Amino acid sequence: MSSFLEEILRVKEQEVTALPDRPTFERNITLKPSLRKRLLESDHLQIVAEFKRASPSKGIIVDTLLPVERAKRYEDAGAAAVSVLTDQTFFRGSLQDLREIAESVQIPVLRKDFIISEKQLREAHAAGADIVLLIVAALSSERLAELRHFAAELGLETLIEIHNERELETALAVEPDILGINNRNLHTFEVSLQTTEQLMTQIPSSIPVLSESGMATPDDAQRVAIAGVSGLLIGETLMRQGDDQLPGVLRGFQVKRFPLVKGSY
Ligand SMILES: O=P(O)(O)OC[C@@H](O)[C@@H](O)c1c[nH]c2ccccc12
Repeated sequence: MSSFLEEILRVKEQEVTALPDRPTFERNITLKPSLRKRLLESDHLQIVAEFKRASPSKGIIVDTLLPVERAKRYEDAGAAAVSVLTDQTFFRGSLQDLREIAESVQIPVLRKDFIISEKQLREAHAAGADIVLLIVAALSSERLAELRHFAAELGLETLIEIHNERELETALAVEPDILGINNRNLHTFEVSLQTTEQLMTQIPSSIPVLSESGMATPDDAQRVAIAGVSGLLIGETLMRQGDDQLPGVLRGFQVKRFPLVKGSY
């Protein structure tokens, strides 16, 4: 039986074949501040807040929010970056969402998709992304290295996503700007914060790490903060908050980092 990830990648291959070699539009915004730098320097967990209407594991999460409005609220509430799901088939996102958001906020924007081709990186750059996700489980180590280097040539930071020790080794070999530990297994959709706790023991402290998926309460943040991460990538929990609750909820996740970075006492 094929996994969810394999199914998504099959569809993605077809979509990418249909893409033009070069995007038909041009980047019209300047580069935003570096998320990597913010993660390295901060003494509290930094939040990457995701715009996510739906997912294959949850179905529709919310389909009434407007991307620009919500992204501005994330920014006002203190998010360090906005992650925008651009996959249409499985997540009901679009590159247009990303373009509009990138034009409206000052914080960096992450293109969240299943990137397998240079075409998608050129497109991400043209649409205004500052950071791109590369998923180790979706790529051979050769393709990962090629895409990582092409992203750097375009001036894009890379968030390299892993889920186990074997993937961690592959990721470290390409010197990620930021490592993402996905607590969700993309083959089965099971979520466990233990994934972050276990992998953090193997990661050099010089690399900024985001713990991704399944963050529901400040206790979850505290747990992965103790494991040593620099930030969190949160989708569903933030998407489900009303405008009034959002700032308080987001603040609740910004717990102190461990070990406390120098000068934060
Ligand atoms: O909604 P959550 O459980 O907070 O998860 C957000 C984010 O981590 C998740 O959307 C994600 C992590 N890695 C991915 C790769 C592809 C698509 C989606 C993802």
